[in-house]
Amino acid sequence: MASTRFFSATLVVAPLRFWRLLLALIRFRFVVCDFQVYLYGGHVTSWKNDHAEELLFLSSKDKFKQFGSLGTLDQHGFARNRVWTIDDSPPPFLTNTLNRSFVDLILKPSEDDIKIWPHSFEFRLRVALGPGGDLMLTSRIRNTNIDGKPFSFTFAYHTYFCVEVRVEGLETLDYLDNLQKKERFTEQGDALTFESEVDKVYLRTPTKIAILDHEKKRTFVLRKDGLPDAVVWNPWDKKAKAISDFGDDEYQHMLCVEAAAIEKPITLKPGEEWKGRLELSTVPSSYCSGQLDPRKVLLGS
Ligand SMILES: O=P(O)(O)OC[C@H]1O[C@@H](O)[C@H](O)[C@@H](O)[C@@H]1O
Repeated sequence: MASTRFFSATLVVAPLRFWRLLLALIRFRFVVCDFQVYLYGGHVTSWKNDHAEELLFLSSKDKFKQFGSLGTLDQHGFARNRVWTIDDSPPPFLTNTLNRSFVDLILKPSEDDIKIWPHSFEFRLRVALGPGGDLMLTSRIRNTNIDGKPFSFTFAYHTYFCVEVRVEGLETLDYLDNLQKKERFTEQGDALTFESEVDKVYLRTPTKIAILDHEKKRTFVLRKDGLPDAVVWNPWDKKAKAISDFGDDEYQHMLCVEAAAIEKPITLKPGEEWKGRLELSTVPSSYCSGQLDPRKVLLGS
């Protein structure tokens, strides 16, 4: 069976004029940090710290639409373009849910969905806020086919961060360059900095990746589980202008880093479930000889 870019439970750009498209909005507050989730696409459209600063990038032009397609499926699958529902009784999580605010969403295929992807599934997404303001995303995908057939998929959390950046933790790794026919290269240098369009799938990445924001002296720390790869994407100036739902200059203030499972698609037999977890937190960046010091981020707990 061909693998698909089917599931893309996401943190994606969302419109400011959301009220028109909004089918439901859930807002959670925990201490003074909060997040927002839309039932449309299961999108997390806001994550704020205890200073009420927005940590996710949100394009002012986004229309909740995609700009590409792959075969009969949307470029990143259809899950992001469907209305999810609240899951009132999700199967238990092994992780401790004390001291957390969370919401559980579920997506099941409609008859029309089955026409374009002939499989039955349950896709559960828990979005949780930890006591320290960390944002945790847990996806669980179960094959509920009754015809005995397995299915395969690739997966990515499309997390857009509000940053002026440098990325630590991916240097020296192999990656597939989407801008060069998915050819495989090895990253050089001691960190990633950006001066042009980038669209790379880093392979077998560490469970922890740091995104350093020079401007705000803040570091995002991504911790992931079940998601071996990491996509790094910035459209830069020319592509930004060509994307209808992206502001011309917004590429300067964002970076999309996606915890993903792409190189090796996940295959589930009927009854089997896959889990992919992403935890986002921020820490103050530290300086060492004028450089942001990745060791304090990556080697810290
Ligand atoms: O805006 P989206 O749909 O989240 O996609 C952004 C980028 O996501 C990456 O995964 C792709 O490799 C890029 O090609 C793509 O442009």
